[in-house]
Amino acid sequence: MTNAYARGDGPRTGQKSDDERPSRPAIRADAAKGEAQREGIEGGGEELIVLRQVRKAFDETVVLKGIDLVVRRGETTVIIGGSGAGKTTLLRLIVALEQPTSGEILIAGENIVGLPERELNRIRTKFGMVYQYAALLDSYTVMENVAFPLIEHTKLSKKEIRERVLEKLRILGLDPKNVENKFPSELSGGMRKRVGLARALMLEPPILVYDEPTSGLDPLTSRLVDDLIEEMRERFNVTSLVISHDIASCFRIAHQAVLLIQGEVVAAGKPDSLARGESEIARKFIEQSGVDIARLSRVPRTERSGPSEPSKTKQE
Ligand SMILES: Nc1ncnc2c1ncn2[C@@H]1O[C@H](COP(=O)(O)OP(=O)(O)OP(=O)(O)O)[C@@H](O)[C@H]1O
Repeated sequence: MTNAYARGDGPRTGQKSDDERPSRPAIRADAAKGEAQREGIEGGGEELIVLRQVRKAFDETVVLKGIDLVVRRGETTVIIGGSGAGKTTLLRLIVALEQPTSGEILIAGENIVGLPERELNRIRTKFGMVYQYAALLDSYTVMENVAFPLIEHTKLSKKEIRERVLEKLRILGLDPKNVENKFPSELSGGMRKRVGLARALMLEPPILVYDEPTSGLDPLTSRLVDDLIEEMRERFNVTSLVISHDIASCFRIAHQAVLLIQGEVVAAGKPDSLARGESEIARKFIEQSGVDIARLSRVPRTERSGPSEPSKTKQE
C-alpha cells in the first residue's frame, strides 16, 4: 500500500456519535468537531461502500470474478477466505489503490472507477489503514509516528499536534508519559496495535480498514484487538472493513462476514448465518477452522442490521 495508507491518512471528519456517554468527554469533543464534513462524506445513505460486478484481472489471471458487496455505515464487515482468494486485491480496489478491470465501486454513492488520480487521492483520504504488524516507522518514536499524518496534511502548530497526539493516545488507553518517547520495538504487540490505531485515527477517517489485525498475536492480545475494533466503532461511529484469517475474531466483531473463495463471494451475511446457512462451502469453511462458534458471537443482535436473515449464497 502507499505511504498515504501507511500513514493512516484521512480528513478531519469528526464523528456524529450516537454514543454520547457522559463518561467519555474527550470523545464527545471529537464527535462534535467535524459533523458537517462527516455528513458530506456519508451522503450516500446507509450503504457506504457498494461493489457491483467487480472484476480484476492481472494479464491473463482473473483474480476477482464479479464481486457484489455492500458495506453498511457504522458496521463491521469481515472478509474471510483462503490464501490467494483475492482478499487483499479486493481491499486495494476499495481503498482506490487499484482500479478494477470492470464493474462499479461506489463510496458514499460516488462511483470511483475511472476517476483521475487527483480525485482518487480525495477518495483515499476517507480510509484509515491499520496494518498487520501496525506498520509503525521503527526509527520514529510513538509521538512521531502518531503525529505523522497531521504533520503531512495539516498546518497545525507543533503544540497543537502534540496535544492531539496525547489525546488520541489517552483515548486508546495508552499512558502518554510512558509511551510517547518509546520506539515501536520497545512496545508489546497489543501496544503497537494501539499506536497504529491512534495514527490511523489521527485525521478521523469515516472508514477504518484493518489488514489481518490479529495475525501473529496470542489469543489474549487478539481478544484485546477485537475489543479495540469494536470500541473504535462505538466511540467514533466508524465503518470497519477487516481482512482476517481469524474465524473466532470474525464471530466476535462482524456484523457481516463475506466469504471469498477463488475470487468469488460464495456467502455473505451474519457469521452465524454463514455457519448454519445454506452454503455448504461456508459451513465447511467455518467448521474446518475448529472454532467453537456457540461461544463466540459478541456484538449484541440488536446492534446488527435487521433480523437474522439467511446468508446470501452464490454457489451451493
Ligand atoms: N499485482 C499483481 N500482479 C499479478 N498477480 C497478482 C497481483 N496481486 C495479486 N495477484 C494474484 O492475485 C491472487 C490473489 O491475491 P491476494 O493477495 O488478493 O489474495 P489474498 O486472499 O489476500 O491472499 P492471502 O490471504 O494469502 O494474503 C494471487 O494469486 C496473487 O498472486
